Amino acid sequence: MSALFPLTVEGAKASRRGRVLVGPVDLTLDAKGITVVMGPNGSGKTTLLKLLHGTARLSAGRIAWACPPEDARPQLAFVFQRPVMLRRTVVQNIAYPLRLRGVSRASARAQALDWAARVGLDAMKGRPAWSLSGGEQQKLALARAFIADPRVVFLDEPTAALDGAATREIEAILAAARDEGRRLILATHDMGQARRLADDVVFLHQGRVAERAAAPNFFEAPATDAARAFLKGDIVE
Ligand SMILES: Nc1ncnc2c1ncn2[C@@H]1O[C@H](COP(=O)(O)OP(=O)(O)OP(=O)(O)O)[C@@H](O)[C@H]1O
Repeated sequence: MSALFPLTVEGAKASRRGRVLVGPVDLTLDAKGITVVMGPNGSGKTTLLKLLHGTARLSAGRIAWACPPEDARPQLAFVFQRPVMLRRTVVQNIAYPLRLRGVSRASARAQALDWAARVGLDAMKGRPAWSLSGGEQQKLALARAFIADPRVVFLDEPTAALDGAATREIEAILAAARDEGRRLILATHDMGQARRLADDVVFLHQGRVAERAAAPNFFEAPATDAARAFLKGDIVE
């Protein structure tokens, strides 16, 4: 497997119909840990994640892994805020990425059952995925992202529809993934979650990186007025 990191972002910009949504952004991401992307609604978190993942069109600048993009792509996974469910059962949905990669039906199913249990969907494994609640669909999406053993996982508000107990379970899975060497890049509104999980923070404001810091520095001594206000819970536009 080729080395993915560092990920280098230089002058990256996403514009749509003449309006800049994100950028220009300069950023370097190293191989380890959980980067939490924070910022007010509309500050560009989702767009930045999609740019890094390669699913949003870059209007200017450059985003480069240490290896060719075709080597990087199979090692990346994305957990969307509103996951798309296939018209199949929970287990078949979770197994799907393995089936795409040519894993046998029996082996894919066994691994999917294991992941269903890990995310707390054991009791629902045979149900049609569309019949799950929003929170349950988020758990399914997480299992479906992790099952293919990705090196890097982008997560957009992965626990937004979950209650406290489920959030705790999912955060434990994310922390374990980090501890086994996976690289996570996570957008969240949940300040508690950011404090619990972040190794470093990218704070976006109006489409630009207003601050990038190790988590303790960001939370204890934010350098910008916007970040200070955001952390205090003030309204930041
Ligand atoms: N495809 C698109 N076309 C036009 N505008 C878009 C598109 N996608 C996003 N935007 C706009 O870009 C800005 C950034 O959106 P983005 O979803 O990245 O922000 P966010 O920080 O993730 O917001 P939230 O916290 O509300 O999820 C917003 O003003 C949004 O309306």
